[in-house]
Amino acid sequence: MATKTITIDDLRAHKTKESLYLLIHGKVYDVSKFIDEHPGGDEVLLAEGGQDATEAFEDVGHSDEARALLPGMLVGEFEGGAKLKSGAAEAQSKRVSNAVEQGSNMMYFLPLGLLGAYFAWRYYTGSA
Ligand code: HEM
Repeated sequence: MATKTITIDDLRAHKTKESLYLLIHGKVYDVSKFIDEHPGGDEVLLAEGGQDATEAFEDVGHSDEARALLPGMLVGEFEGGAKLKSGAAEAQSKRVSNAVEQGSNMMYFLPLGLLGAYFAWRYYTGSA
């Protein structure tokens, strides 16, 4: 079977009970038919729709029987690779890069500001 590539948009387009895709270990599974049978309930699955469910899936410590169900629900490989950043991780890395950016802006403006202050001081003291 040719493997389909699932984009982030595909993944996000399937997060309702009628059509639910889960991303686990870089692969996308259509769990729509399984939702009602899931021993852990439907809500936990719905909550993972449209994002990377790997951590949630592994945290539960699913049995080999549970893992054996996965191939039957496979839709394809996720285009983004093995791990999709969670919203929190994305926000975190954004915050970090913003902080770094702000830091380097300071590095640039501080000497410039000091230079400006020096010349202003020279100008005022010089003409007095
Ligand atoms: C396609 C993906 C999944 C399959 C095939 C699956 C299958 C199963 C199966 C067969 C069980 C029974 C226990 C076992 O055999 O380990 C189970 C339990 C459970 N699952 Fe999943 N699961 C999936 C995804 C998830 C996800 C993403 C979560 C969490 C967000 C989750 C949460 C749970 C919980 C909390 C239980 C324990 C229920 C209990 O013992 O009362 N499952 N699952």
